[in-house]
Amino acid sequence: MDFFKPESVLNLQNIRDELVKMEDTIIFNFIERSHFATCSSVYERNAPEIKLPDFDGSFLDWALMKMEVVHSQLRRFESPDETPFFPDKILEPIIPSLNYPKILASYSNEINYNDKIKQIYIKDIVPLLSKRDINTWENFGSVATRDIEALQSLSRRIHFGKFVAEAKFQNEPEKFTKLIQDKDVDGIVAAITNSEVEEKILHRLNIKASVYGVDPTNEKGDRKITPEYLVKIYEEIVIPITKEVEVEYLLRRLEDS
Ligand SMILES: C=C(O[C@@H]1C=C(C(=O)O)C=C[C@H]1O)C(=O)O
Repeated sequence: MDFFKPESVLNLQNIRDELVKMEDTIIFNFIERSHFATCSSVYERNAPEIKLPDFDGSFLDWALMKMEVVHSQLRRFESPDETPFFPDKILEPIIPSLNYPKILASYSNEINYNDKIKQIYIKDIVPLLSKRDINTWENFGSVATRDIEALQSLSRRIHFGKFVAEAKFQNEPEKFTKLIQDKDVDGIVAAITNSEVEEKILHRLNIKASVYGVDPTNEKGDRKITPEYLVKIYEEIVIPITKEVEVEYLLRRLEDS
């Protein structure tokens, strides 16, 4: 997939292959997070034990915002597949623009599910990854950096739904135009859903978690990640939100004729 070649990006098989690669990144980011306790203070707004300079929010929000500001100056958010958690805070790159060709509809940057992703990650995913529900103040920095990696990989995967939606629209423009004109949300959901692909993803994730999460020399067979939890995260969170992105993108698609 080459973002300078739109036809390579809007090839549905290329997109699916890219989503498969992202599974490995997400799994290993989850494994890295699993080494630490839940550390709820990292997510607490203005936690008393963490003094943040001129910032009203959590330690994670502060760290993520600061990281995004630097990454934006390195041109990260020029890339069509990157979506910031703090779009109002990012800066212009300090290196020349790459002027990527237009691939998605003009409104695509307005589709941003990162607040929802972050809330669900904190509330539902961290408790499934972490083995100890306590605060270990010496790990706050490590926890925040692991969370940033995990959130950025989840965000990229979920917002890839925009490329999926554009590819499906271009493959069947008449079908989707009718559904969009009729505001037939259920029809759009049915049209974008491929249960066979979803089942293959969940089956593969179960196997990957069983292999990646185990040290073959560990005689006790300790697992770094619980396969059932990884499947649950994808089945109940990642895939449904990806489809929400697809539907929201498609409902507005006729704005960009
Ligand atoms: C991503 C696609 O669209 C939908 C979402 C999927 C997902 O999030 O994994 C998988 C299949 C589809 O139901 C696709 O068709 O590949």
